[in-house]
Amino acid sequence: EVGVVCGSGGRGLRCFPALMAAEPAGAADAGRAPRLPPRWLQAPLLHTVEMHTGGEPLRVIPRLDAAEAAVASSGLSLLALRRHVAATQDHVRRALVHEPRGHRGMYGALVVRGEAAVGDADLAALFLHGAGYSAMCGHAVLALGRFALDYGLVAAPCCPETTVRLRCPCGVVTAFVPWDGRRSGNPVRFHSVPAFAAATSGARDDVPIDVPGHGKVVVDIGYGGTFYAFLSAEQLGLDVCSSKTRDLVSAASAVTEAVKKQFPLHHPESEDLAFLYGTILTDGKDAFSEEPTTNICVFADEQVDRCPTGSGVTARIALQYHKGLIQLNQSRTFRSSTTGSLFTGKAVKASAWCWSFPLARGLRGRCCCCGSGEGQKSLSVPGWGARHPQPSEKARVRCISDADVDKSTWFILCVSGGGFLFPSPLPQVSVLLWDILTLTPPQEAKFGDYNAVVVEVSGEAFYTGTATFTMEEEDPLKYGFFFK
Ligand SMILES: O=C(O)[C@H]1NCC[C@@H]1O
Repeated sequence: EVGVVCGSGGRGLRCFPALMAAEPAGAADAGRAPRLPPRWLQAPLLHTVEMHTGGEPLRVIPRLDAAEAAVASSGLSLLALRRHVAATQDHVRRALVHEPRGHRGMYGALVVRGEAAVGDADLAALFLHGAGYSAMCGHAVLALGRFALDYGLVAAPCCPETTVRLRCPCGVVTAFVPWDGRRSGNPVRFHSVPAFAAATSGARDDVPIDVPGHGKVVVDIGYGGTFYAFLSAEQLGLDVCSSKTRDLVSAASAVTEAVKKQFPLHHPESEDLAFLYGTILTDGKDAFSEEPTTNICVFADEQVDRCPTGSGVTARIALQYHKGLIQLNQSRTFRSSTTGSLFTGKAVKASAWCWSFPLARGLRGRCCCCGSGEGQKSLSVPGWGARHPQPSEKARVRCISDADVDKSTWFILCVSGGGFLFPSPLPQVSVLLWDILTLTPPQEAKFGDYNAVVVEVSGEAFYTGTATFTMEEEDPLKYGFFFK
């Protein structure tokens, strides 16, 4: 029922249980490599690549037949696939993330192939944790950037750095990975989906939260591919550097529960993304400094991140930028209080933009012209003619993710009842519109009602090995157990 998966030598290799039983892995050098034990032949044989980023584990599942089949037959989007895998393949997550094969801090990434899921990215991935499936995971993106190169998922890698586009449930994230022609290296950087402040303390829209057992606290809520609540540990009578992890975890979890009840979240693109993933307790050092700021992220069901949390750094940078505490391209260093590992983060640019105009008569819906938000040049677009849209014709301006931008190859420009349909590289369209509308390239852009920025996060990811897992039919715990 579970596809047999195997990543090997740069390409996915399908291994069949019966074959594996006849010739177990390691048979060639049986003196040195352990043979697979006798097992239930119908059991899935699960091959993984083991990595960590700043101490946070990543168990990479290079392929899963059932997920690929669902993508191939139904053309599911990644968010839809996430729901499908949760409903039909959850035993794979439990088997690999929970004990005895995993542990309370285990994290996984399921690499998904197939045109519908991957689109024009290099790979797609679902993120797995102890309690379910996330929308974004920065530490996994840093590790998967390396994995994609070393396992041959990028068609034409270039030296000294290769751009790897990863489709995540929250959208496409771009990783920049050192590549020497033979193997990937560190540090890896990634550019997030648009990140924004959903609520900030110290502003008129202060969010006071009543946390049972702790009283009233004030939180920031930020989005970095997923939502987090942020507050200084001090507000809970704790110190993020010296308090016991168990105390930090229970306080952070109480905040998560309280915020979930008291602050409804909204995501401009999908309600599937409107959930609070966890709470990040900080040392309160949000004002710019060359010194690292320390935090601990408690996410999902009381799971503790060992690294500084890539998506959390993304959200925290967006909050700091939004509050005017840091400037564009000003780097901050973030330290995990659990391992001392470091990530850096900075706001690098405005998000992509999209100008939408009412469609011409006879066409339905809206049309939009999208751009990346960088630079201004004069360009001519065939068929544009002399009729340019006036700023007053702008129906709405919203920020969209790179994913949306890159999906469209055709753009319809509609002006005062007329329209042009042409294929065009996006930056050209956006530049042209800037010229026409005399808009200044923004440093932040609207994403729904939010001002958003693109954040760059940098960190180091390493391989720790590979593993092959199996199970016995009569094992009552064959699909793992969640240790509470
Ligand atoms: O780095 C991150 O974004 C993740 N690490 C575990 C929890 C988050 O998904």
